[in-house]
Parts: sequence; C-alpha cells; structure tokens
Amino acid sequence: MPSGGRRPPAPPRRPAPASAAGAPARQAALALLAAVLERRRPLEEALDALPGGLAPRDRAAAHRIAAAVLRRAGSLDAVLEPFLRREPPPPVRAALRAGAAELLLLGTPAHAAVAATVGVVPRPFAGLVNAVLRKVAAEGPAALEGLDAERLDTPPWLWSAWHAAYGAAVRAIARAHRLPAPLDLTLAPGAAAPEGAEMLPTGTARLPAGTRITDLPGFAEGQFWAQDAAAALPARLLGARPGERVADLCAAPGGKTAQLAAAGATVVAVERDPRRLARLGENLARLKLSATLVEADAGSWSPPANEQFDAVLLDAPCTATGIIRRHPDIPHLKRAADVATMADTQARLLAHAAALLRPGGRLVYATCSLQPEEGEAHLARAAALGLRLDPIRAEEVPGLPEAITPQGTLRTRPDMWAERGGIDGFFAARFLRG
Ligand SMILES: C[S@@+](CC[C@H](N)C(=O)[O-])C[C@H]1O[C@@H](n2cnc3c(N)ncnc32)[C@H](O)[C@@H]1O
Repeated sequence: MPSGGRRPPAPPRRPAPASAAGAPARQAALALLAAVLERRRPLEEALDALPGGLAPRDRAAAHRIAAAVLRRAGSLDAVLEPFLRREPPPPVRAALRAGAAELLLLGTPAHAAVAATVGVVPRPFAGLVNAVLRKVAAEGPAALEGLDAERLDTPPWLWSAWHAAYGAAVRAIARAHRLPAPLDLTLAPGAAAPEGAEMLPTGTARLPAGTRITDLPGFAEGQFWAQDAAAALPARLLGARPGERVADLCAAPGGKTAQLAAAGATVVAVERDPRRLARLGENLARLKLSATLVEADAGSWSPPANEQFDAVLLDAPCTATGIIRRHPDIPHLKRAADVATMADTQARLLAHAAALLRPGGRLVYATCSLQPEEGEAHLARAAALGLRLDPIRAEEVPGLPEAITPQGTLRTRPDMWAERGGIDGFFAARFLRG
C-alpha cells in the first residue's frame, strides 16, 4: 500500500461500556488505583496481579476506569472538592475518583455509576459517596468544563520542566495525555496491514485506541508487533543492513530487536531483567525472528572475544515521560529527582556503548523521555567519548519535519501529529565513532 494511504475503515471496535461491568470490575479498579497511588507500583504490574479468575470484560473495565482516574486525577479532585468537608480515607477518595470518572469521562449512566460505586465502599461511607456522586452527576459536567484541566492533570514539576523546554507547547503536550493512544503496529517485511489500519508516512500501521492486538488476524502468525510510530524510528535511523553485527542494548520487550533482525542484521540483544528477556524471546519466536539473547547489565557487558560491532542501538532506561499517553501511571510514579538519577545511568550506558563500536561504526542513542537531561544533554558527553553526531535528515522521517532539531537530532512530542492521533515523545541521536 502506498505510504500515507488509507484502507476502507473497518467497523470500529468499541470497548464495552464500564456500565456493562459489575462490582468485580469496580473492586479491581480500586485495587489498581491503590497499587499505583498508595504503593507506587506500575499499573501493568498491578494488572498482572489481579485475580486470575476475573472475567476479561471486568479486567478491561477496571483498567479503563483506573486509567481514566490516573489521567485526570487533578481535574476529578477539583470537581469533588466543593462536595467534601474533610479528607476521606484513601480507599474512599479512590472510589469517589473512580465514580466521578465513570460519570464525567466514561459515559456510565448516573444511576449505574452511583449504585456500583456505593456498593464497593465500606458501609459507613456509603451515604457520603452516594450524596457526593449524585452532586457530581448533576453539577460535575459544568464544573469540569471550567477547569484548567491541562495544568491540574500535570504534576507541577513536569509542567515547569516542559514549559522550560518547549514553551507554550506544554499545554498541547498535557492535552495529548488526556486520551488513550491508538494501537500502532510495525509490520513484518512483506506483511499487509490489518484491515482498517491507517498507514502513517513513516511506515507504521495505526488502528484506533482500544483495539486488541491479539484479536487481529495475522497476530499469531507474526505479521506485526505493537510499537508506537515514534518508537519505531530509532532502529530505522540506525539503518542496519543484512549481515551487519548489531548490539541492541536494553532490549526488552524487543520491538527494536525485531526491527533490526527483520532488516537482516545479526543481532545481540542485551537485557538485564530476566523476565523481560524471556518476554523478548517469546516475542521473537512469534515473529519467527532470531537474535542472540544475553542477560546482562549493558553498562558492563563484554561480548565474547571483545568483539566490536558495526552498529549499536542504546534504547536507554529513562523516566518514560514521553509515553504517558500509553502509561498514565507515570506522572504518579516518577519524581523530579528521578531525572538526574536516570541521566547518570544513561551516561554510564552511553560510555560503554561507545566502547562496543568498531571505528566508523554507528550508534543510535534513544530515550522515551521528554526531559532534555535524558536527551539533548547527552550530546556533549557523546562528543567527549569520540562520537561524532551524524545529523538526521528530514527525509528519513517522512511527514514529521517538525521532529528534526536544528542540530540534527530527533525530538518527537505527544502533541505532534495531533490530527492523526499523536505520537509518543522520543529523543534520538545518531553518532559515528571516529
Ligand atoms: C526503554 S526499555 C527498552 C525497550 C526496548 N528497546 C524495545 O524496543 O522494546 C528499557 C529496558 O532496559 C532494561 N534495562 C535497564 N537498565 C539496564 C541495564 N543496565 N542493562 C541492560 N538492560 C537494562 C529494562 O529492563 C528495560 O527492559
């Protein structure tokens, strides 16, 4: 299909409304919120920890409710504020937020949202929750309209940092975080896009948010893998060629490993976390691609015989503030101090990655963070390591000239491609070893 073309739209796959789910879904939503907000556990980990017997429909509804609360917690609290005389205990606050999210954001009919939420709070609070949510149902929509939602739903430290880095675009970035992201797919070589997909100019196939990848024909056969359009760019920019030896550092769950292997390179994928490495192996098996998998710290790993590579991809661990659309728990889990900690780790990994390259070899450094400390700030360190910036040209990233910086690095933001459904925030820079 020509780049930028569109297939006839398939009937939209709409998730069942939360109102169709029962008490187990609401209880599970509160368990997810407690895990993220009280114990600071990642939402995905909390989802994995839900009871195995929970019906898929209830699990999906719980996820939807929890995600809506996490995206809009500041706005929901502002709507609830006038109706609360004192701070309720955390589980009751969570239930009020979840009920308000159902009423104001998820379209659950008022009687169902109120009754279901009252049913999952401790009995002494049933009256309070009933009264407050009835008021939210009546007055909440107008109250929500009048709020400065972008600011309320963004932690102040992130707002200040993005304002310093991107100026007025901070508001559009915050707005992009309000909605779930589409499902983006990288296609295996020669594979056709699933029906209804929009082909983006960079080659990614895009389907509506809420589409379940495992439901798509071709999934089991390894025709594609999930990868945001921005996440697909760093491996393309590395330009791995058949037969080249490529090290993929910090590799799991393996979206970029798959791209490099599909390009015909001989790939060594290095990942520290054994469970994530196992997932990478499963993903490659489904895609019928192969790579050498190594469980190691990429900051100290030495390849056999101290081999040097034609190309290295370092997709470094980061604060992940560029992927809040897909992971709305991130603003609740990260703190300002994490940025410097991650930047130190990235500097250590970058120094080691540079040493793995043969003279003249290529290195792409990438992070899914919007914080300049985890992106642009590494350019000076790379120069000190003997890495020469190899500027990225606009034609390498079709349809996204605004993502190429004057220095020739890539900086995508979630407010870019707004009319197409947005794009994750990534930084990437390409270097040559002198
Ligand atoms: C941004 S994710 C990588 C995503 C992956 N490149 C992809 O495209 O699917 C970062 C990964 O780095 C791993 N990691 C973090 N620190 C590491 C280290 N020192 N050595 C190796 N892997 C590390 C994490 O476990 C995580 O899987």
